[in-house]
Amino acid sequence: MDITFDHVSFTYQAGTPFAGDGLKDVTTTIKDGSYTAIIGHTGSGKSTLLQHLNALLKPTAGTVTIGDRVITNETNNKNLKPIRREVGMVFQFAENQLFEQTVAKDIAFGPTNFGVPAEEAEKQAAAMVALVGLPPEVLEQSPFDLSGGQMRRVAIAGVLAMKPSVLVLDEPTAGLDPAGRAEMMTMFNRLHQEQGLTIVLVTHQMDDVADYADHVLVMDQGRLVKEGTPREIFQDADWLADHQLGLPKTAAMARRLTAQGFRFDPLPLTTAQLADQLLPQIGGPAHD
Ligand SMILES: Nc1ncnc2c1ncn2[C@@H]1O[C@H](COP(=O)(O)OP(=O)(O)OP(=O)(O)O)[C@@H](O)[C@H]1O
Repeated sequence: MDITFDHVSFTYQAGTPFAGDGLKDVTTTIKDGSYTAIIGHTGSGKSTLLQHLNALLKPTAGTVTIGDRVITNETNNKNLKPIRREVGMVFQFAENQLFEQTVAKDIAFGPTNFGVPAEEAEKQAAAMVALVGLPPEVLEQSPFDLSGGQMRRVAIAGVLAMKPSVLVLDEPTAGLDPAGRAEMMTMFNRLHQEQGLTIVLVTHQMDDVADYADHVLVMDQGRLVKEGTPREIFQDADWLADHQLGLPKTAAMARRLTAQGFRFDPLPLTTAQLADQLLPQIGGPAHD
C-alpha cells in the first residue's frame, strides 16, 4: 500500500493567535514494501508527518492518499478505523501505553476491539510474542514486571497484532542501551524482510539510516528539503551539517581519512564498503 502526500501543509491551532506551521507543501510517496527513514533536527516536522500516515492528523491543505483512501481537511473522522489497523504506529516510549494485567491481554486488546473473538486474539498474542523475540512465559506476566526493553517489545507486539501492512516507528530505540538498540533494529529489519512490512522510521541515528533504509526523507522547518537513497543523502556532508545533521560513523571516518590523503568515491556508508575501498589503498587484500 503506497502512501502519497500531495502538496500537504499542516498548521497547528489554525485560525488562532497560536497558529504554527507543522508541515509546508510536502509532496512525496512512501512506497509499498519500502524501508523509509525520516530525518531532520528537532522541530523539523517529522512527528507531524508521521501522524498524517494514519490520519491522526488531517492536512490543513493538500491531500494524503493512504492506499485507496484520500484524506483531506474535510474528511470525516468516522470510517478511519481500517486505516488505523493498516498503518500501525509505534510512538516514542510506546511502553508507557501498556495497561492490562497480563502481556497476553495487552497484546489481545487491539484485535478484540476490532471484533476478533477473545480466544483467537489470545492465540495471536502468543504468536506476536514470538515474533518480537520474547519467551512464551511472559504472556501470563504483568507487563510492569518486565524490563524496559521487553515492555517496549510487548507494545510493538500489540501493534503487530493488528496485522498492519505499514509499521511506523518514532525513535523506537530511544533510551535503550547499545545492545538493546541493535537487537531492536535487527528485529524491525527481520519483520521488513520476512513479513514484507513497509517500515517508516523516524530516527536521529544516522548509522541505522545507512544500515537499513532504502529511502530517506530529510525535513527542515516543516519542508521536505531532500529525498533519495542513503547513498545520495549522505554524499554531501556539508549540506547535512547546514541542516544540523551528521554522517553515519563509517562515512565520518572515511571523511577524516580523506584529509590524510585517502580517496573514497562514493563515500562508504558501511564498514564493508569502507574496507572495500580502503584495503587496495593500503596494499591489503581485496575484501569480499
Ligand atoms: N501540538 C502542537 N501545537 C503547536 N505546535 C506544535 C505542536 N506539535 C508540534 N508543533 C510545532 O510544529 C513544528 C514541527 O514539530 P514536530 O514535532 O513535527 O517536529 P519533529 O521533527 O518531530 O521534532 P522532534 O525531533 O523534537 O520530535 C515545530 O515547530 C513544533 O513546535
